[in-house]
Amino acid sequence: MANSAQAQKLVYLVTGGCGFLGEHVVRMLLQQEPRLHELRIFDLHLGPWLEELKTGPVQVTAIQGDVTQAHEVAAAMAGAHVVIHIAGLVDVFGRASPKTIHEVNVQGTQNVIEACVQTGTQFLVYTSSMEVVGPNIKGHPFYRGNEDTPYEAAHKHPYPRSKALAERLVLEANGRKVQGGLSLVTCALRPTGIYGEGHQIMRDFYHQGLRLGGRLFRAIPTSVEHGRVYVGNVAWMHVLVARELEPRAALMGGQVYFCYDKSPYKSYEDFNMEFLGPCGLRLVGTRPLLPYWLLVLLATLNALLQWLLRPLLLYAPLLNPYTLAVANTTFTVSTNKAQRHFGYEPLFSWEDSRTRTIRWVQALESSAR
Ligand SMILES: NC(=O)c1ccc[n+]([C@@H]2O[C@H](COP(=O)([O-])OP(=O)(O)OC[C@H]3O[C@@H](n4cnc5c(N)ncnc54)[C@H](O)[C@@H]3O)[C@@H](O)[C@H]2O)c1
Ligand SMILES: C[C@@H](CO)CCC[C@@H](C)[C@H]1CC[C@H]2[C@@H]3[C@H](O)C=C4C[C@@H](O)CC[C@]4(C)[C@H]3CC[C@]12C
Repeated sequence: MANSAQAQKLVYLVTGGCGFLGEHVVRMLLQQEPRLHELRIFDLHLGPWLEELKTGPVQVTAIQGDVTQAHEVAAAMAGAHVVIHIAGLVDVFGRASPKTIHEVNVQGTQNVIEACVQTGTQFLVYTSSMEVVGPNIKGHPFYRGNEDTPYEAAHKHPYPRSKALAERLVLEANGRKVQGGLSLVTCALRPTGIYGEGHQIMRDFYHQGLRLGGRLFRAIPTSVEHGRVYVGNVAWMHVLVARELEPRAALMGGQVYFCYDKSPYKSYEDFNMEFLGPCGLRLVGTRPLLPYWLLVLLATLNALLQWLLRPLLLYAPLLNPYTLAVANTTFTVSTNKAQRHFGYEPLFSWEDSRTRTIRWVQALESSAR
């Protein structure tokens, strides 16, 4: 992005651009980045909705590819100014093997870094996760913490372990010389639990509620706070970081930022009810209906069944010892680092985020009929 003629004609590459967050980032870039000339969307599975984007003023290039294949990543990146690396295997349910999770999340990220170096792409934004910090399996609360809050991050599960390793690779790559002699500038964004239009787990809870006659049953105490952030604000943070990495390289290079907005602090289930409630579901119980020890037993049983059935079929329910521990441990963020470093303010208020998400759930309802 060295000279001013080029500066008005930027080429961005978004990996994982067809996923839940990726689609929002792609659409946000097209709306909010006037200097964009070409937007490359690299994903294992391309969405049909990409077609509608191809008629606009920005050249939209869809690239079906796999981040674990170094040559595919390098070919997609050639000539790009900025890469937003979102692609990842998000699996806390035991659907994929630990080896596959590592290959996609860690090796895939290493391939992205090497491709930057090889092709001279100077700016890399990585979508990390709150899970690189916690919650840890000891159940230590992280209450309104920030990027500097000390916390015992002990990663046993393949997903958080892979995100932590990948984040470290990205941060360590900051300052590496890329083709042409300039220095790579990297940073990592750590969303808490993202919600909004397209959120698969919200869809799962909604359908589960419908199957149970419009009811969901409380399993988590109301006192356990779980950090959530609206997908539109996470996307906006990506767009801003990608834009500001060049002018603020010295400040932002090698930094991590939690993604935050004005979403209220609540338990995972109470928060979901902000959307599912207006769509006709009810959360039964003011306290968990089952004692915690019984939930632990059920979660362990699910893990055992998954292991026993693996040769025959994939059994991957929402409840397992890891998801239970995450849902049952307070993990909330309170920080203004993104505001201080690159002027971030949420683009969507809580009311907007809520309304948009409710409308999306309502649309699921009508399409289910
Ligand atoms: N959903 C959340 O709550 C959340 C929270 C924090 C961080 N994140 C991170 O955000 C990123 C996106 O998450 P998401 O919820 O949108 O997930 P998602 O599964 O909807 O999107 C991931 C995308 O990556 C693509 N992908 C997977 N493997 C690939 C490969 N080998 N090569 C190329 N593309 C590949 C998928 O096809 C998909 O389109 C992930 O890196 C995840 O770790 C998500
Ligand atoms: C015990 C159940 C009773 O209703 C509730 C289980 C809920 C869990 C399935 C989810 C609770 C917390 C979620 C995770 C969290 O929001 C943050 C995440 C980080 C991100 O990088 C990937 C997704 C996730 C791990 C998310 C997954 C689902 C939960 C464990």
